[in-house]
Amino acid sequence: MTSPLRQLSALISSSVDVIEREFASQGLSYPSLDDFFDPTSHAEVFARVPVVAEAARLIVAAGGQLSALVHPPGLYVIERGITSFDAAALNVVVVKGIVELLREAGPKGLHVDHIAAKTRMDSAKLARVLRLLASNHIFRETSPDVFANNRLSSALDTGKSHTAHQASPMLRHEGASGLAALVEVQTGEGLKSSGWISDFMTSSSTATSHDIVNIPFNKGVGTELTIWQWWETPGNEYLKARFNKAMEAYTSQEQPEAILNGFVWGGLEPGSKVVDVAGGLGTVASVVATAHSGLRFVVEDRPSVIEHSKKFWKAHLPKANVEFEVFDLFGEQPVKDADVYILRNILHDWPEWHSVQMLRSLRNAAQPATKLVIMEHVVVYACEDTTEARAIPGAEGMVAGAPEPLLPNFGVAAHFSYLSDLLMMALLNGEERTLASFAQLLRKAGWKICEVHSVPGSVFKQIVAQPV
Ligand SMILES: C[S@@+](CC[C@H](N)C(=O)[O-])C[C@H]1O[C@@H](n2cnc3c(N)ncnc32)[C@H](O)[C@@H]1O
Repeated sequence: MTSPLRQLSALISSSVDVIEREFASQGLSYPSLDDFFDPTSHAEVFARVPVVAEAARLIVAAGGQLSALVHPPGLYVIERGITSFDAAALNVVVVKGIVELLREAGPKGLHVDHIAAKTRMDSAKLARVLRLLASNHIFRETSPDVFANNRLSSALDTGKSHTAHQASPMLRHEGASGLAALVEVQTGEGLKSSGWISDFMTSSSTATSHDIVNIPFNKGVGTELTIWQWWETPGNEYLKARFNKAMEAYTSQEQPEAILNGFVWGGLEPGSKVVDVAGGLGTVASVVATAHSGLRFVVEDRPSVIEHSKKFWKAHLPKANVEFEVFDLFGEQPVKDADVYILRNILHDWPEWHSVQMLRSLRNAAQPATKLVIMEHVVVYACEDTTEARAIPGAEGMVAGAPEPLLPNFGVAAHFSYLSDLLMMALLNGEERTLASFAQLLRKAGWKICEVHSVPGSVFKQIVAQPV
């Protein structure tokens, strides 16, 4: 019998063989942690092709399980208990523009005294924050108290000079990938709210709440408003702009063909109408519009967001056939002749009652042939899926199915969906759902799932539903 230790190391070893063989076939080397991150470089692009990404997923899953296996159990659990400090440290770095400052310093980096003087912080405290991150491979400590960017820290680079980054928070994320904006949201509102999850879940007055206020966000940030209302409050303009930018990060992390490869957009007749419901800037529709210029598009969102959306399309796709609609998710759906409604990252923002209301509103406006394409994380059970959802066409690539001895859901390689789930609970009393709970939710609102797609290179699954 091969021990689990040996099985996990064999999985890592065979996956490394795959990656090295694929890279060698291109005359490339896998990017080093010491490189600076350039998402357009041949090696970074190749690191995301499906065969390499799948081998990388196995390595992350097996590496995480191996680490859990060999850690002293007591140490493992107490380390998990204080990981919120990783997020707190990251917040310091993104808010103070340290990645930008270190980019200007070059590969040798900067002494922490210099970083602290430039960012008006205490040098000794800052060294502790940077060392914690460097120990997680974000930054390098090149010699005692000297820190430099590396592949992971430079993924947070907004591309601005440090002076510009600090001078104008409103412009800080303009033209950037949105990753730093997303980390600011996660480690700002997200981290503050996360500390209240336990109270929310255990107090008798909120334990079974389906409300959208009096949730962890309200305690963490100190407001009685929902997060949407709070972002609209005068004085919170930067926080709202930062959130909108953070949503772009999801698109920048995706391979464009991920959106294009699931639902068959090419199967729509020319002139078909695609509605990006609560589309934010309309980034999903913009990817489809780039590949299928014969389709018509509508982007719907709240008034202030629609203004940003118009500017985004004018800058990126000035010739697209697109209209903009101000609408309310819970009011009447204004577009009644849609061929496709897209809902990306929307249902997870709301508890069940609200989700059913918005799905019913779409159902009432839908034609018999209208399709609903939902793009969201699908939470996978940490064991074999024995629910009826297994039988949905396409579900086999979506439910747990990792090779032994890995956890069936790929363990830490699927970590982001479980973390996002709790972030949704903290900020919105929302949730990331399993395929079975999506099926149940849609059924309540008059929709039936007809197919699901799991596209390599995307964290989002696509759930296609039709009216019943
Ligand atoms: C998480 S973002 C997703 C945006 C977009 N679908 C994407 O994936 O990039 C949620 C969107 O819902 C919009 N929203 C929230 N409440 C709304 C409401 N009551 N009516 C219309 N839109 C709303 C927000 O303005 C925001 O753009």
